[in-house]
Amino acid sequence: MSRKKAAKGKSSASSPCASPRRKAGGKRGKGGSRSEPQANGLAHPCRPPGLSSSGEFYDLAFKVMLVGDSGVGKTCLLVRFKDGAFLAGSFISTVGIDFRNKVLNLDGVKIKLQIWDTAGQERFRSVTHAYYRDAQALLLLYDVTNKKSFDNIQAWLTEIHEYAQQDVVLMLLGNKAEVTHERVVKREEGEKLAKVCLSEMHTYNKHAHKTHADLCVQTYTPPLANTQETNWFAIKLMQSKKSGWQGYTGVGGGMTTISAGW
Ligand SMILES: Nc1nc2c(ncn2[C@@H]2O[C@H](COP(=O)(O)OP(=O)(O)OP(=O)(O)O)[C@@H](O)[C@H]2O)c(=O)[nH]1
Repeated sequence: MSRKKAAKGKSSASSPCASPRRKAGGKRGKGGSRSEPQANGLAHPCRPPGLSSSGEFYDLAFKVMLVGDSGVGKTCLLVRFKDGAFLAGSFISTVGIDFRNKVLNLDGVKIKLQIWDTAGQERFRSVTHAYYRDAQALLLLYDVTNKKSFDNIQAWLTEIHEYAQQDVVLMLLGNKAEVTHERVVKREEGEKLAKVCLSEMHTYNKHAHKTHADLCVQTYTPPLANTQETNWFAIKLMQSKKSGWQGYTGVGGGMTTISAGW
């Protein structure tokens, strides 16, 4: 599969602004410039309306990053979010970083989510560090069939504390939950960890009321309608940025979400 190859290699520059992919995804500026929405504007929810790469106008824009160990399913999640398709089968590890845009319509408000897919492999860590600072939300993934990916969440949290914005919205996702016969991380363990994440983010975050960590148990049961869950995520972002986190528990579009509470 060619899904992760060329673009990632190219966009492995140490600065997010140096990525040629940003030109393709950039909306207003010339590629690579600091003034591009990806570098600055997306990190600001009050940014004036803009035009997405597909020519769609949007009112608000958010930058989201997918992080977690190699193989937990970050790219699959992104592809499914963007195209509604699940990439089963062969696994090609991401090289560097890549992004995709999607504009959602929420009660008449057009929200552009720019989702960055990072390489989980250790050797690309220095590349991805540079991207944390502009992200408004982080989706931290582990694989419920891989205990190590779960154990490593703590190390990811340390990294997040070091490089992300203090008021970043954090979400913990236990992925591959449909592979029940291979599950080694119990749902309860995930919930417990989500609470740890939350309390750690509270310690770290001076705007603790805006911080959120919760557990999403992902079930890839094709065909997937992903409208609900993506809308749900955008609502979370809006809530957290506008008025502090409201908390949410629900099920939608193949994803079960459990708010950790605070
Ligand atoms: N059963 C199942 N397999 C999945 C799921 N998500 C991803 N996979 C498989 O897991 C493997 C790794 O998925 P990727 O999305 O490439 O993993 P990644 O986290 O992007 O990995 P890196 O690019 O190395 O960081 C692939 O073979 C996928 O088909 C899922 O929800 N269920």
